[in-house]
This record gives sequence, structure tokens and C-alpha cells, in this order.
Amino acid sequence: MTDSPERLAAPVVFIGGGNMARSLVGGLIARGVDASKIRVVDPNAGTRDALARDFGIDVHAEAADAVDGAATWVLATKPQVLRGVCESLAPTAQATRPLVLSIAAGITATQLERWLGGDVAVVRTMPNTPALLGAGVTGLFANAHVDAVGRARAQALLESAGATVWVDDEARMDAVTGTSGSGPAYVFLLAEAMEDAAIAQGLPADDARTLVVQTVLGAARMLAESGEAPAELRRRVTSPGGTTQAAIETFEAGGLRALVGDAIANATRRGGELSAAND
Ligand SMILES: NC(=O)C1=CN([C@@H]2O[C@H](COP(=O)(O)OP(=O)(O)OC[C@H]3O[C@@H](n4cnc5c(N)ncnc54)[C@H](OP(=O)(O)O)[C@@H]3O)[C@@H](O)[C@H]2O)C=CC1
Ligand SMILES: O=C(O)[C@@H]1CCC=N1
Repeated sequence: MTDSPERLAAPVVFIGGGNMARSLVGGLIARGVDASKIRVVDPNAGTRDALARDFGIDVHAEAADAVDGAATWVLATKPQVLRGVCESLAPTAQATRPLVLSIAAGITATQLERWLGGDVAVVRTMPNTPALLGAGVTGLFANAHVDAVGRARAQALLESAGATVWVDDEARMDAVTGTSGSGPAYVFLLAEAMEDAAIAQGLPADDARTLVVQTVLGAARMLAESGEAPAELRRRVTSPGGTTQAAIETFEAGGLRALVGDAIANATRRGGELSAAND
């Protein structure tokens, strides 16, 4: 099944032009999507100007103007304002039946469909910021109104941001959010801590930055490209009685695994809270 020529030619409109929309737009442009096919709505003039300048896309202050003729909407505001955004667009959604993608943490496809007036094709997604480099990963869940064409269109859009993983059970989307949506921040926190520790051990700040960045990059590439499990790659670094063993024993004694488990559980729980608090 393929998209109709009209829908393929129609623009994609992002409602909300903040950090994550910028990452996704950057991914689309880097993939060669025509800038004239991308619109962004944001209330902030500075945000709009920066997006127009950096990507040459069409920017709007009002969603009502931007959604005109758009076959795909990407809801990219904070979860806390999404109900109001959807309710104000419900008449247009009912009249034009767009494919609606959401990137909001926690907010369910059922809530979005209800706020948009019912019977709307909704794909709830959870991308992450490496989308800006085409190196992201996105979890996707489609409601019952999304047909094969809609799924393919959502997948094509998010593939510009990197890998995609479809989730059959929406209840798992909060776990996706806690793992990969928030996940880049966990890696950045580790990098911050490693940098601080390297400086504390006497390394100049510039050198500490280079050593940490290249270590994270190299380790990520080995994870992605070797096909080996993380535990096996770790084992190969860890010489018996050597330096790595001294560090790993410190992490294990400090409860790193349980801490990571608690952190992802709390992020997952927070997704459910965002849904309930903003209904
Ligand atoms: N940041 C991330 O890593 C990820 C974020 N997400 C999700 O993406 C969404 C956006 O997050 P993020 O980009 O970080 O947030 P930002 O605050 O950076 O972006 C949201 C933007 O939407 C604007 N906005 C507010 N109200 C409206 C409106 N009525 N119409 C259009 N735009 C509006 C905001 O303006 P103002 O600032 O004035 O309110 C802001 O510029 C969230 O739902 C989040 O859960 C998903 C995956 C990863
Ligand atoms: O922190 C948040 O709520 C958003 C969702 C995933 C990443 N950032």
C-alpha cells in the first residue's frame, strides 16, 4: 500500500518548535526532505526565527494557519499544554482527518484521539535528541484508526531521525520513554561525572573532555557495530587484577545496577503521572 500523491506532497507541520522538534526537523532536512514541505508552529518569535534561519522552513505563530493543507501533524509541545492544543485543533482534525503523530511523554493515544474529537488516526511516538544527527531511536504505537499507509508514513518520518521500534502494547511506551527518550541524558550525566573525575585526577579540562567524548563515542560504536553483548565487550576491557576491575568493583559495590533500575522505573512511572495529571 502506498500513500496518495497528494498526501505525499503535502507538508508536515510540527506544533511546538522546541528542542525535540528542532532535532526532528534537523534529521528530516539532513535526509534531504524539501524545506518547503516542513512547517513549524511556535509562539516564540526567537524560536521561529532560529528555525527559519537554520533550516529554511516555513514558520508560523498560529497553528490554525500552519495546519491548512497539511496531511501530517506532529504534536511537539510539552505534555502539560497538549490538551488545549488538541482541543483548539479538533474542528480541523475532524474536517481534514490528518495523520496525527505525538512525541509527548506520557500522553496516550486514547487521550489525544478524544481531545481531537474522536475517530482520528494517532501514532504515539517517543524519539530522542540524537535525531538531530540521524542517530536517534524512536518507539512508535499506532491506534486502531491508523492504516498501513499511515504506519508507513509515520515510520518514514521517524526513520529520518534514526532507528524505529514499533510497540504493540501502548502500556510499554512509558518504558520506552524511560529507556531511550530520556536515555541520552543518562549518558551525558555519566560523561559529566567522568570528566569531573578526570579533572580531579589531575588532567587538564580540555584533555578530560577529549578523552571522555572519544571514549563514549568509541564504546557506543563498538556496541552498535560489533554485534556483541555489552557484558562481553566489558569483559574484554577488564584484565584480571587490573585497573578496570578496580573501577567496576567500585561501581558494583555502590549499587550502580540497582540505581539505574530505579532511575528507569521512576522515569517510566512519571510517564503515567503526566498522562493522569494532564487529562
Ligand atoms: N527533549 C527531549 O529529549 C524529548 C522530548 N520529548 C517530548 O517532546 C515534547 C517537547 O519537548 P521539548 O522539545 O524538550 O520542549 P520545549 O519546551 O523545548 O518545546 C516545546 C515548544 O512548544 C512551544 N509551545 C507551547 N505552547 C504551544 C502551542 N500552543 N502551540 C505551539 N507551540 C507551543 C513552547 O513554547 P514555550 O517555551 O513558550 O512554552 C516550546 O517552544 C514534550 O512533549 C516531550 O515530552 C520526546 C522525546 C525526547
Ligand atoms: O524529560 C522528558 O520528559 C522528555 C521526554 C523524554 C525526554 N525528555
